[in-house]
Amino acid sequence: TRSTRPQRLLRAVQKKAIKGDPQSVISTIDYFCRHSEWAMNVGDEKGAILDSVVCEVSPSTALELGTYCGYSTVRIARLLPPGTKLITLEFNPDYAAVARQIIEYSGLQDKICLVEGASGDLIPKMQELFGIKTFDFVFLDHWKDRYLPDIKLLEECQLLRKGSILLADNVICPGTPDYLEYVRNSPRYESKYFKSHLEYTKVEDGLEKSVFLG
Ligand SMILES: Cc1cc(-c2n[nH]c(CCNC(=O)c3cc(-c4ccc(F)cc4)cc(O)c3O)n2)ccn1
Ligand SMILES: [Mg+2]
Repeated sequence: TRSTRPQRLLRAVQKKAIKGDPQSVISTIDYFCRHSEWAMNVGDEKGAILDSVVCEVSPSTALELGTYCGYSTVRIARLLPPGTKLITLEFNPDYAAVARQIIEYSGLQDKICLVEGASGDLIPKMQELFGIKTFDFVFLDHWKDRYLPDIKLLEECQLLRKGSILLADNVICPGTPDYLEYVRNSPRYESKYFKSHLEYTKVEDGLEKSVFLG
């Protein structure tokens, strides 16, 4: 049967990128998605904003919701200080299988723990599975209708601490209106919008950065 888009993206990485070089994996994916086939990676423009927030936070514990092919996973992990772990959750086993291979190709597998399952089921298990007390940084890039329930779950499970940073992709396109309304109006968050574009297009999109105030 015909290959899937993630499989074609993986093939491009295996063909064009330098093994063990995260930047070449990132550049290969961006080139493929701009010139061959669009895919829902955070992309180079929003990726640069993601990089600057990760560098600013320099997290000891980080969580990514929505791995997809592992593009943002590699972007984040390449900037993490030694000894820190990025936990990334992926629901779709086919996406997860491709992401594991892209992460391995980049050479960053020791900094990354990819867990398959739904965010709503896995978040309450973070303490028991990983001994995580709180997350310094959370990147939300999964189902857009799960952003709000999942940060409420993070709050309930006491996985956020005063100063935890949440960065959410796609708050304009596809859009997460209920999440935006919540973080922009809740006294427990200080929020800021970074205007950008939907990956590889001219369509408006952006990232919302929210600090949990405790
Ligand atoms: C643990 C867990 C994980 C998941 C999960 N894992 N992987 C995903 C993918 C989610 N991402 C998107 O749907 C998405 C869509 C667009 C888009 C599409 C089509 C358009 F026309 C315009 C924009 C753009 C993006 O940047 C996106 O990120 N969900 C789900 C549940 N639980
Ligand atoms: Mg996204």
